[in-house]
Amino acid sequence: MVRQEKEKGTNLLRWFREQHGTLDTSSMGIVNFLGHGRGAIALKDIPEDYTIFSLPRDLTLSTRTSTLPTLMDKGWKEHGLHEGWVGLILCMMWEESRGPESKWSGYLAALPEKFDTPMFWPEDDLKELQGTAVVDKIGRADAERDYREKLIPAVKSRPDLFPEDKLERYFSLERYHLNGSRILSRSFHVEKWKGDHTEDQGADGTEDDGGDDIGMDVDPQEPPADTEQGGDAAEEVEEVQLEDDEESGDEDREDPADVAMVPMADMLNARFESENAKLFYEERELKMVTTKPIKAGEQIWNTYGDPPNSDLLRRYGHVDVVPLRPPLSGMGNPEDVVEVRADLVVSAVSKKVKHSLQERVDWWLEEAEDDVFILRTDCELPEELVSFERLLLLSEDEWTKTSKKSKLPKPKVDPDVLTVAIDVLRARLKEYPSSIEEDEKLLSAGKVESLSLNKKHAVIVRLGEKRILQGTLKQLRAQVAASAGSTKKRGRDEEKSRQGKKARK
Ligand SMILES: C[S@@+](CC[C@H](N)C(=O)[O-])C[C@H]1O[C@@H](n2cnc3c(N)ncnc32)[C@H](O)[C@@H]1O
Repeated sequence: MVRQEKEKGTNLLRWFREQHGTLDTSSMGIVNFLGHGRGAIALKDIPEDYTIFSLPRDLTLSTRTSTLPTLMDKGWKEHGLHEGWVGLILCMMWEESRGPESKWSGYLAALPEKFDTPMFWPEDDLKELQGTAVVDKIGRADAERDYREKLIPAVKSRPDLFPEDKLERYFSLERYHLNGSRILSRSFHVEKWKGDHTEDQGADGTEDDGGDDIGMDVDPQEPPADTEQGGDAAEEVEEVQLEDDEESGDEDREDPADVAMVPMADMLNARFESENAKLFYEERELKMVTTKPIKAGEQIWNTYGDPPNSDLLRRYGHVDVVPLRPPLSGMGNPEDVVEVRADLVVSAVSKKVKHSLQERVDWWLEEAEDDVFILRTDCELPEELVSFERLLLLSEDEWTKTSKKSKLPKPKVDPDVLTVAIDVLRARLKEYPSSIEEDEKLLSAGKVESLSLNKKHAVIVRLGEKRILQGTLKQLRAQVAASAGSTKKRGRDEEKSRQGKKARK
């Protein structure tokens, strides 16, 4: 197995050079890192701002560079292949089916054939993720609908491009999911060079729309004026990634033609805040450039935008476990989040008030558009959640005034807000199948070794989320105690002053 992987790596390097990629083999090697699969290693000290490898833009594999969309002509759009990821998946399947005739044969042969992502988990393992932000986002059903309704009819319509004897091997549902996962875990966002207006407009001659924003981002080295720039780009990608669902691509955020497989760049692993290299684009080529000095023997890390473990697991099949920052302690992912649905808040408030909440909820959805609140490892109550609670708690008179103003209530915390928030978070904790203590036990030395990789990942994801809930609850209870303390003190002060006044009389 290890020898096979090594061979794959050597073949990839050879192919890369044959296709006019340049790689400084005295600086970077590809090796297996325990638990990370293959990755890039510095073979000598590398200074900052050093180009480790570069590749021509046409070596990236996308619906812009594959000839399939042009060959399919009008059929490309007629079958809806210009929207979402299905077009790129089909290009990858088709290129693979062409064997050595495909320009990317050496690259495709080096891609993984197996994934540890929940998309491929058995039902029993998926149950372990109950309550986490993973479950509803796997998107298997949507992906399979695209396969049945777009890809299969497209393939059947062109036996000249997709011969019958290749269908089972290269165009099966299994290969479809595999290629979808390759895109999910390895693709980059590569925009057209905006300065060059002579480039193709894509198969149909128009700008495409639709598709998920995915993958790692590429920074323009010398950004044209109208191109979004910078080291923050990965963060932007991450935000929209929270809602994507694999392969279906119906969230219409980025031009699907910008989604590209980038040979060699996708050999780099990533770990929380460890980035020391990043991909930049220029007019004709993409370059992997160091962003820090790297010592010989160290891993060369890209960034995947430091997503929470729920997203890391769903997209890449691994999790980050590093020291947490106060108020949390122990190990986990500092970028973890917990999603709290608005209906939990509605249900908690409805136990405390008599007025109807439906009109307020509808108004909120119209004005704020947020029906999920995000808690982070700082364990602060999100302002939107506070504002939503206050809206639901308003008296009828206050609500009448607020509804006319089209202005959300100020996120001011008061004792009622605190008690509702506590009820909400306690209800949220109950959505997981196990307690914090049980999970900690499962991950303890002596026990963790007997967990399967899937189960271990599931426990790490759900425990990370539960710790945020627990930490936030702790802060809320401290605030309740402090406000009760200050109310008592105020009461005592008022009593004293009353008695003082009486004595003076
Ligand atoms: C862009 S590829 C990197 C190359 C990949 N390791 C390979 O062998 O081809 C992303 C995949 O690498 C693995 N990976 C990346 N960073 C990792 C990490 N910090 N821990 C474990 N696996 C990691 C995951 O399997 C992920 O889906």
